[in-house]
Order: sequence, then C-alpha cells, then structure tokens
Amino acid sequence: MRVMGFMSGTSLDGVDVAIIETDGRDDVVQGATGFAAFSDGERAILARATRDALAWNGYGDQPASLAGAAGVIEAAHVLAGRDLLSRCGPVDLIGFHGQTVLHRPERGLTLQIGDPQVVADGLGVPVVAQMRQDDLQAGGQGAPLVPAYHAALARSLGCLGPVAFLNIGGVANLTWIGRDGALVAFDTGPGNGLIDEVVQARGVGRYDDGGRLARAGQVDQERLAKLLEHPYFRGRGARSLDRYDFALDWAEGRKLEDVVATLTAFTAEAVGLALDHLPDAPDIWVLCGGGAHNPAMVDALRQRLGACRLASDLGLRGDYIEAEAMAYLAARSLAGLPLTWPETTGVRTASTGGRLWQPAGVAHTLG
Ligand SMILES: Nc1ncnc2c1ncn2[C@@H]1O[C@H](COP(=O)(O)OP(=O)(O)OP(=O)(O)O)[C@@H](O)[C@H]1O
Ligand SMILES: CC(=O)N[C@H]1[C@@H]2OC[C@@H](O2)[C@@H](O)[C@@H]1O[C@H](C)C(=O)O
Repeated sequence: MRVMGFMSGTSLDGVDVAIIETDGRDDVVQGATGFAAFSDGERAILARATRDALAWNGYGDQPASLAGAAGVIEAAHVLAGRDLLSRCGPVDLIGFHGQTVLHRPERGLTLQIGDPQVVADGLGVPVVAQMRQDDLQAGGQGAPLVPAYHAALARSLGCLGPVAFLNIGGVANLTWIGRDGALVAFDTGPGNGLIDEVVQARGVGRYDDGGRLARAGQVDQERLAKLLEHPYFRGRGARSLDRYDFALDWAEGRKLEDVVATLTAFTAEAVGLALDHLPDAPDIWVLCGGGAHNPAMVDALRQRLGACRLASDLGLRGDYIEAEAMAYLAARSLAGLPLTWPETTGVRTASTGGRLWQPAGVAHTLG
C-alpha cells in the first residue's frame, strides 16, 4: 500500500512528510517527500507548550497551552499532507506521530499532541497514531520506535556485518542490527538539542550552522567528563530520554564557542559509551537526522566510532527516515505486526501498537 508518514521532531523545525510503498515487511519503496517549516509564531506556541508540559510533568490538569499547540500541529500536518497529495496523488494510509511535549517512560507516560481525527478528516485518509502507548503499557519505554524500519533498511541495503543506524535529532538514538537480524536499540544521549538550546539562548540563530561554532571553540574536558557522569549513561538495555533530561545551567557566562564544542563532543562521546552495550562493534555506522548536516558533529563521531557513512551517501533520505518510519509502522500496525521488541524498548514481549482513525464521510474503510 501507499503510505504517508509524518514526523515533527523535538527541534521544532517543522513537519517532515514522506510517502513509501510498503507491505510493512521487506517491501519498501521510497516515494516523494515534503517539509512544512513552522513559522516563528507557531514555534513560539510549541515552545511554550513544551515548557508548560515540562513544568506540569504529568501531575494534575494538563496545561491550557497544549490545546493551542495541538491546533498548530494539526494545521501544519494537514497543510504538508495536502501539498504532497496534490503533487503525488492519493495514499491508502497515514502514520502520524504528533509532537512530543513530555516523555516520562518510567511513569508510563509519553504525550504526543495533535488529534489524529483532525488529520484524518483534513486529508480524507485513515490515520494510524498513538504508536507508543501499547508498548509503554506493556512495560516498554515507548521509544525508540524507528528500529523496525532501520532493520528493514539494513535488509534492503544488503548489509552483511553488524550495522548501526544513528539518528542525531534533538536526542540521539541508535539501532544496532546484527548479522542474524538481531536488534539492539536505545537513545544514546543528547543529539543536537542542547546545542540548539544554547545557540538560541544567545540569540545567534537556531543551531550551529555548519558546525562553525564548535570548530571555533575548545572542548572543556573537565566539563565533558562531568557531563558523562550523568546516571543515564550507567543504565543498560533499552532506555529513552526526554529532550530536556540534561541540564545546561553550567554553560551560563561561558564562551559560546567552547560550550558548543563541548556539547558536540558530549553527543559523540555519549554514542561512544553505547559501544559498551552492543554485542559487537558495528562494521559501519549510518548517520541520519539533522546532526548529519553538522560537519563538526560528523567529525567528532568519526573520531570516536570509526567508519561512519552518511545515510545520503547510501542512497537513503537521511532527513526523512523518521517520517518514512512512521509510514512503515502504520502499515505494520494495520497488518497486526509487532512495532517494538524487548531489545528495542524493553517491552515485556514483542508488541503491536497504534490505533486507527477513519476520516469522516469516507465510505471505504481499512483495517
Ligand atoms: N546545516 C546544519 N548545520 C548544523 N546543524 C544542523 C544543520 N541542519 C540541521 N542541523 C541540526 O539538526 C537539527 C534538526 O534535526 P532533526 O530534524 O533530525 O531533529 P528532530 O527530528 O526535530 O529531533 P528528534 O529526532 O529528537 O525528535 C537542527 O535543530 C540542528 O541542530
Ligand atoms: C518520545 C519521543 O518522541 N522520542 C523521540 C526523540 O527523538 C529521537 C529519540 O528521542 C527517539 O527516542 C524518539 O523519536 C523517534 C522517532 C523514535 O521513537 O524512534
């Protein structure tokens, strides 16, 4: 079936959308992609909702700002989806992630805002969403979800040795795929989120464009060692992060370039620590997500990990893998196939997931 997948990540840049043809198993053919950037006003509404959600922390009534932010997410998805549908023709199904505003897996809580019914109605297509919930309820972390798709990509690339996909978004997450198809996955630590935060706080842009700040700074080794003492890195097995789990108060008053250089090294070193949790060192690392556009980050990863290839060098669309994954997972959800496994999220047994929302006024039904 032709499936459209949406992802709006924690960096609040906008909505990625991708179409794939898939059976939710080994057949995956990549189709068209699109992107709808959030305006500054929309980003401010989403940032406010994220701050409020963090302060709320799941106790008591949800903050009022979440409703307005959900409206922004729904409208941006319908816009991005309509544009792609008008360019590329109809699809059978949509996989919709929504915007994560809070992730507290240890309390069985993860919150993605955006009403799937509004997206289904706005695009006239059935929508699969809420793909983290069943996993959480069965003792999993509810994240990461993309390993099933990374594994399908590894098969399609014909990878022989162990291969690791590293997605460098706000948070970084890895999927290790062994020779026999075995999976290991978890969030490794920060991705670009802390770098974005400090660059934005100093009013010099939205991110370290081209890694220029990191390249102009010195890594503070003492601070780096302290950062790596965070208890998250002592954990083993499946684990996941909220984008705001690492504090940045130490950066105040320090030279921006040095802070960014140190944070870039922090992301790379945290991935390096992940090596201790893998059955074998990967023959190759495939870098995807926004961090793959940051040459200082890529260099730091190469130095720490060895052979790294950019997803784009392997014919993959590194910026759309998460959106493609949401499409792939929607197809799997509809087919009743597992989305997550004990090795990827810590769920007790392989878990199906996702719910189906039918568009109002559409006669045919799926599922
Ligand atoms: N040219 C560039 N130079 C440096 N960094 C870049 C560049 N392009 C993108 N990035 C980084 O990538 C980030 C966006 O990455 P991405 O879209 O993968 O994150 P996300 O999907 O929002 O996050 P997550 O996967 O954690 O939800 C930007 O905020 C920025 O930090
Ligand atoms: C709760 C949540 O939205 N987590 C994101 C975030 O961004 C990267 C990493 O942290 C990953 O765990 C996850 O996203 C992708 C889509 C995932 O679940 O695989």
